[in-house]
Formats: sequence, C-alpha cells, structure tokens
Amino acid sequence: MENACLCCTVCIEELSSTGNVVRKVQHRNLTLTIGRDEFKEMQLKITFPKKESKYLVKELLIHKKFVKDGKATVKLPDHKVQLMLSNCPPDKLMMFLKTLQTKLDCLKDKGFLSQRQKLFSGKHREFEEISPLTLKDLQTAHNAKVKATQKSKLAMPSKPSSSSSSLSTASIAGKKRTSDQGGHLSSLSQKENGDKRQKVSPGVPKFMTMSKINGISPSKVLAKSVMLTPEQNQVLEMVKKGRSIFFTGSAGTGKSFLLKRIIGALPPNHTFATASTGVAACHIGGTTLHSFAGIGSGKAPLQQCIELASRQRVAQQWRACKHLIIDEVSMVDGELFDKLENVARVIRKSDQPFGGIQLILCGDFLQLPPVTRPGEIRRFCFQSEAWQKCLETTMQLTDVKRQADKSFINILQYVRKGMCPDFVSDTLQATKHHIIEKDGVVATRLCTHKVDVEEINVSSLKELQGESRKFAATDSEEGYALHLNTLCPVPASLELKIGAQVMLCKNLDVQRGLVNGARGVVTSYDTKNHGHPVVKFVCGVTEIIKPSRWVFRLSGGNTVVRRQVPLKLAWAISIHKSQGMTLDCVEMSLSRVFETGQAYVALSRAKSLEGLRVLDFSNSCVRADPRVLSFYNRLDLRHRMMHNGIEDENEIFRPNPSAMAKR
Ligand SMILES: Nc1ncnc2c1ncn2[C@@H]1O[C@H](COP(=O)(O)OP(=O)(O)OP(=O)(O)O)[C@@H](O)[C@H]1O
Ligand SMILES: [Mg+2]
Repeated sequence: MENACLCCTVCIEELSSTGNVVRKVQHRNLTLTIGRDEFKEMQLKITFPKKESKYLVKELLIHKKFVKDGKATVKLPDHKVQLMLSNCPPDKLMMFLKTLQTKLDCLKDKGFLSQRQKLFSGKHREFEEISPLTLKDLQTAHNAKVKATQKSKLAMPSKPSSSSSSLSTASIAGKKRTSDQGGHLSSLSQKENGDKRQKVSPGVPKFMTMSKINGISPSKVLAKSVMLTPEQNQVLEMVKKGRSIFFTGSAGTGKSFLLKRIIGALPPNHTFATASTGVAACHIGGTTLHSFAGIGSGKAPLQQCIELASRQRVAQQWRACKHLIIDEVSMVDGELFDKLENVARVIRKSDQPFGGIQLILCGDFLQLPPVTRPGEIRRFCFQSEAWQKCLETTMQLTDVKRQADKSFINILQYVRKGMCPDFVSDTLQATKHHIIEKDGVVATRLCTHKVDVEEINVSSLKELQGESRKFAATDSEEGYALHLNTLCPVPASLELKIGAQVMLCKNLDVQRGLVNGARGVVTSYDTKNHGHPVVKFVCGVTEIIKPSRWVFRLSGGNTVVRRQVPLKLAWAISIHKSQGMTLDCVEMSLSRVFETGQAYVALSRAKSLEGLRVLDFSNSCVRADPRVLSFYNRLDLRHRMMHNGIEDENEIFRPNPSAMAKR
C-alpha cells in the first residue's frame, strides 16, 4: 500500500531518559513501513540495506511543521527513539504521517493487549503491511478524539493542576490498556503496568498533537486525495516513471494546479520548481528559471554562461537537481533553453540530454510568447535543438476547470487558435454592457501596457477620500527588496485606504473562496489587532487579512523570506502579470494588444462570461502565431493517430528511446 511505505533519508536518534540525544546515525534511502504484528498492533519497520528493525507503536509524537519541505520528526517515546525524516516527497510524507496517526488512533480506540495476554497467546511472529486508510478509519479516529476530548473535559479538575498528577489516575473502563487520545493527551505516555500517564519530553514543545494533525474532517481528507482529474493523474504517473515530459492544454486546464501536486510527489532536495516569470513561479511556490540557472539574463555567449554557472553555489544546485520543473514554458526563449541544456551537461559532467535531469515542462504556447527586444528574432522553446533531444513525452490536458460554462469555454477555444467567427465577436462585443460590480468591488482592469497599470492604481487610490495606511514588508535579508519585488506578488510597501480595490495574493482558505486572485474591497482596519486591513470579498466573506510569508530560494540555494499582508491594489494589472491567474470580475481594453496570444490570456482569466467586460472588442486583437498553430496541429495529428492504436490516448509522442536508455 503506497501510503504505508516511505523511502527517504532517516536520522535515527537515541534519547536518554531526560530526552537528550545520546547517539545519532543518518542513513540515506531507508524504507519505513507501517504494519501490524500478530496481535494486530502497530509496528513501524525500518528496512536497512542488510537488516531491519521493528518498533511496536503505542505512543507517537510528530513534529510536522516542515512537512511541506519534506521533513518531519517521529518520536517513539516508548523506545526512546526519534526519527528525523528528510528529503521525502512532501505529499507522500503527509499521507504517511496521516496513515500512521489515524491507524494508531483506531487501534487505541480498541485498546491494547497486556504483555501477559501476549505471552500466553502462543502466536507466531508476523508482520503484515497495514491496510489502506479508509473513510471508516478516519471516522473512527475522529470519533475517538471527540470522545476523548469530552472525557478529558469531564475529568478536568476545576482548578487546573500544574502537571500530570491530575491526569495520572484517569482510567478508561472496559479496556485493559488505553492510551487516551486526542488533544493534549497525545503528548502523554503510559507505563506498561497500568493506566498511569506521565508527560514525556516536556522539553519538546513543538510536537503536534494528534488532534491537530487529524483536525481536518474525514471527508475532506479523502476528497483532497482524489482531486486530480484522470488526465492529470496520467501526467503525474508519467512523471513518477521518470519521463521528461511537456504537458500542455488550454488556459485553466489545471496545469499549474497539477504542477503543485507533482512537486509534492518528488523529493525536495533534488527537485527545483521554476517558472519563466516571477508571478508564475510564485504561483507554484518556486523561483524563476533565471534565478535557478544562475546565468544572469542568459544573453551572454555560452562560454560565459558556463562560467557563471560554475560558481560554487550555483554549480552545487545544478548538480543536486534531478527533476527540473518549468511552468509557463511558452515564455522561455528557445536560445536560452539550448544554452541551459549545454550548461547542464557541462556542470553535471554528463553527456545525457540536459545532463540527465528529468524535465517537467508545462505551459500553453498559444498564450504569451517569450519577450523579445525590437528587431530580435523570436524562437520558441519547442523550436530549439534541446527540445527535440530532451523531451520524451508530450501530453495534453483537455478538461477546462477554470470556467464551468461550456459556451464560454467554446468561445475561448476559438480565440486561442486565433479564430474569431461572428458568434465569438458578437458575444464578446456584447460584454461591454455587463455590470459586473458587486458589493462595492469594481472590476479589475487588465491593461496591455505596464505604464497604464501604475497610473490607474495610483490615481484611483489618490481619488479615494480618507487617510492612507502603509504596510511595510519584513524581508529576512536586507538588500533583496528589489529582487523580491520582481518575484513576490506583494510590494515592499503597500498603501491602502478604506475603499481600496484589492486582490488576495495567497490561498488562505480555498473552501471559503479566499484564494489567490480573489477580489475584494478594504472596508476597515482591525484596530484591536495590529490594524490589519479588513477586506470584503466578492465571494461574500469578510476577513481580517494578516501578514503571510513567501519563501524564495535564491540562486546558490539560500532562501529569503518576505512577510507582508497578502494584498495588492487591483484596480488594474497588466495582461503579462495576469498570466496564470484566475479572476472573479475583470474588465479589459484590447485595442492596443501587441502580442500573439495576449487577448486570449486576458479573456481566459475570467471565471465566467458574466464576470467579464471587454470595452472595445474587435476581431483584430485575436492573434495566434502560425508556428505555434502548426506545432499544435502536428500534436493533434499525432494524437489522432495514436488514438486508433495506442492505449495511452493523451500521450502524443512516444519516448525518445536514446534519452530513455540513458536515464
Ligand atoms: N482537478 C481539479 N479539481 C478542481 N479544481 C481544479 C483542478 N485542476 C485545476 N483546478 C482549478 O482550476 C483553476 C485553473 O487551474 P490552473 O491555474 O492550474 O490552470 P492552468 O492550466 O495553469 O491555467 P493557465 O494556462 O491560465 O496558467 C484553478 O482555480 C484550479 O484550482
Ligand atoms: Mg498556469
């Protein structure tokens, strides 16, 4: 069972009775397996290259603050052992810990056998991998926690005493041994010979309680694990097989969404998530491709780029990389891609394509192209030599998730391909009469040019009556403000007034609609609590917006953190900056469109036709690059050919056999 096994780096720490580390040994690539013994009690098996160790698990403490970085600590107080796990695929680690916790909660609910009962049972030793987590398990664990919380509330003396003594005499009727569950009790251990509980490791304050880890309701937990569409799952499987892949699809088919899941499925120490632009990089929690590569703008001759990438910290990063993710690859210049491929081979001292790195590229070439200077010849990434050499598989996502309205999706498909039949232009022209303002939230204006954005936001803020408030970002390193301004969606200094139109730049609570791109208006400040802005969102939720953190990995591996209120002014944003976003209510002027794909990017940000207003639609803004169209036509042709004879209908290219053999 996939979630019962985890392969990662494990540092095994042996602890003294006071909780100090007395010995520690680090092992790479150990396998942890959750199983049951002959008494159906939980065992954690660690498989070393030449031996294995098994621990009976009755108590467990988990520190999972860094689970997103693929790290966690599992403490087994009964065995005085602490396992420091690192370099785990974050999603896998999360599910492993959830399985461990939930199954243990279920077992605790049933109670444990005594040593005596075990001795007299006469059973043979057994180890069986634990069964997959079911909704029933989650429900049982959840109920057990509720029950335990109620019991502990009832057992709680009116005057709380300072230690375990108030808890030590609590016993649970009908069970030989039950370690009470949930809440603070999960940080308590029991002695073998009774129901006495005492606090273990008072010196380890940051261990999570089980109730916190399992705090999500069972249905939500399972829903989260089945969220990918079948075609998204196919891509994920292909990535897991180690293929170098390009996956594409129209706007809103969930490419970036899937990338986040892919990142969660790969080992963090060897995975580098990048994108062609800062905004797109931030969207997937990564860095820019330029920042990763450490070759400046990449315009210098190849030899110079190699020298730049040979700097110790940059080279270390290139060597550590086994999986390179690039979002919005349509904006990566073909010449740059060829240079990167060359640099990768030289720095990694490998003749394999891209130095043996697995490439996971995603984007839509019918959206914005690479930025070029006037007079410069544009070369798309798919026209590069490296593309032909390195990419083994291309897959397409076809299920649009951003919009639900089929007729709007159909209109967008025409615009994407540079086509504008009458019904498309009639429908889009008619949107200029749409009234999309709601509850004081005005539509965000998408502008073709950056200068217009600045002007609209500054002048609109000025026009508002009332005092302005400034919110200053806190950066972990001084001197990075300018760099962070390009990477981070929030500015170093954010000026707001009551009535300011804002956009949320972070997913705060997806269930309640507080998602990246959600539009709202500042209604007041939370005077009781640091004066954080209070925002009323289009989705109907009013929320105090507290500062959030953004972590960026710089070239050379260092990280820098910006802490700022996750809002930005949203009277206007540029179409280039909007690439990758989903917007609630959006207005645009397309008369000065200057790029192929630009109108498509702007239009496809809207979640619905009702939430869209095009002020001046004309057919001339709908443009697609003929080279890109023929690239997609070739893909479609191969797709159709494969459809007849090949099982995997979304797979367009068969793998490049030479690249496969070498990896
Ligand atoms: N499997 C899914 N289930 C539910 N929602 C999804 C799924 N996949 C994507 N979405 C949602 O669809 C919207 C669009 O997804 P996303 O931004 O990843 O699309 P995209 O293909 O990257 O678009 P673009 O080309 O514009 O960057 C997001 O709100 C995302 O949360
Ligand atoms: Mg995207």
